[in-house]
Amino acid sequence: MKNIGIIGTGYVGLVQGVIMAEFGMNVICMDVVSEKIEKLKKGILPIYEPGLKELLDKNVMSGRLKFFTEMHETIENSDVIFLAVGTPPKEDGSADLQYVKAVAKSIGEYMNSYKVIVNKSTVPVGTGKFVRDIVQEGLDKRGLSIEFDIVSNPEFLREGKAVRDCLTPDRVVIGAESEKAVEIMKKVYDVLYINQTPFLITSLETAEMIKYASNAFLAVKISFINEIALLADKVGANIQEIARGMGMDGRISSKFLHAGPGYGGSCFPKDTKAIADIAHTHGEQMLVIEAAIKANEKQKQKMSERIIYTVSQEVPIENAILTIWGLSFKPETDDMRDAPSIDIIRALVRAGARIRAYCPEGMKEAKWRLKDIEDYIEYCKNEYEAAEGADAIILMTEWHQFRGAYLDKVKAVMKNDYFFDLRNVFSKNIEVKEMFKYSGVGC
Ligand SMILES: NC(=O)C1=CN([C@@H]2O[C@H](COP(=O)(O)OP(=O)(O)OC[C@H]3O[C@@H](n4cnc5c(N)ncnc54)[C@H](O)[C@@H]3O)[C@@H](O)[C@H]2O)C=CC1
Ligand SMILES: O=C(O)[C@H]1O[C@H](OP(=O)(O)OP(=O)(O)OC[C@H]2O[C@@H](n3ccc(=O)[nH]c3=O)[C@H](O)[C@@H]2O)[C@H](O)[C@@H](O)[C@@H]1O
Repeated sequence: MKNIGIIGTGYVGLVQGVIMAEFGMNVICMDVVSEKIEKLKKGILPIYEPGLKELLDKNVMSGRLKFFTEMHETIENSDVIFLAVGTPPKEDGSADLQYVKAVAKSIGEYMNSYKVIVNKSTVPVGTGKFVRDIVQEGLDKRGLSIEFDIVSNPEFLREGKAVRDCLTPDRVVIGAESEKAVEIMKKVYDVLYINQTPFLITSLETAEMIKYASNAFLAVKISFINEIALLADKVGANIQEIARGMGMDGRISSKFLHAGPGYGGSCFPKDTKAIADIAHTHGEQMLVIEAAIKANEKQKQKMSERIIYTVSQEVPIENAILTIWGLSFKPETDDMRDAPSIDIIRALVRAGARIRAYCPEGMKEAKWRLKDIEDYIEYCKNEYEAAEGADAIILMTEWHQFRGAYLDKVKAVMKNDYFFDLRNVFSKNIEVKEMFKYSGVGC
């Protein structure tokens, strides 16, 4: 059995660590943030991810999953080391590789035997080789000659569905330079390999590009349908039926054709900018991806402009109270990184409105991300309290809880009756359309 070390215990590292232990590996999850590791040692999850807690408890109990803060012990005790640290965007959109670099340096300092060093973080093309050079430099300084391999194994999990995505991925991509490393990776993912999950073996560079190209393509698909939704609104067509009709063509597929307030999250915004930056450094321009980035910004702006314009017909916006249902960038996560709610709330507050907000999991993070405008936002204990005295409900994130809300109870506590359904959750609900002054996105 292989011993796995996962460096970086965030959304990706933690879920992968738990799943690899579930697959029968001995796993050490390591992080520099000791509070996170201390919590995990007590069985407390630092993130909200459905289905993770049960598997965490089970694998900690079995002794297959351990949590460390010590880098050298993690490196020394692992045959395969996964890098799952963040690669956040820098000011210019390029990926910040400082955490990857720091880990590579530590591996060079502490490596004691053959290791497979696997990059799970989303990184620009060439990072695999960059990591190899740093590790080699560390070994040279120590006067050691130890063999190692570098692998790129990008991650495709979605937050909120991460456990399922890691247990049953659509594919496993392995970018490697040696047959030995490929065979070891197949053993690491033995359970998936036996279950006939498609494996794609490529070069390091190709694997690194597959990740960016996949995220960029999905982002383009969303920006495309959002633009069509804006036009559908103008011409009186229905975006949901348009998407359905398009999706019936197997070449297009109905997935990722849900119009909304613009894509958010820790990856699409950052990875689209990063691939555009990679192209620039290689003298190319990603025209389609750059257009998708611009369209996404425009989409968020259009949403806030529409809300401000519509509500102003009845109440001066400086006197308006606007309710936000859902703050996280998508349901079933507490992640607020680049959530469209942030830009939209900021625009509404800039226009003079006051906000009452409720989100099942996103409020803790929203409070610090929106700290500078905290005087204009009241965080509420549920969707009903958030609706009290409001002129409009803005359904920002499609949590199931909102689908099941008693809307007569909601309407009873509101001052006005605007309902902006930015996820088209109620677009086919005639009752809702009769109760409220309803508007969806493209329908
Ligand atoms: N969040 C997601 O849904 C997905 C993320 N990715 C990629 O995976 C990577 C990680 O993303 P997340 O897990 O979301 O980030 P995250 O920010 O949740 O986790 C990163 C972790 O690395 C730790 N860390 C930083 N420097 C360290 C060091 N020197 N040693 C040990 N730990 C260190 C941080 O404390 C943090 O806990 C990124 O490149 C991201 O683009 C890929 C697929 C899905
Ligand atoms: O690299 C990553 O981090 C991950 O990024 C996305 O996963 P995630 O960001 O968790 O969430 P998605 O479900 O893809 O949604 C991203 C954003 O697009 C929006 N979206 C998605 C689909 C759609 O049809 N319409 C739409 O507006 C969501 O509301 C959300 O704001 C990808 O789907 C994952 O495959 C990838 O691993």
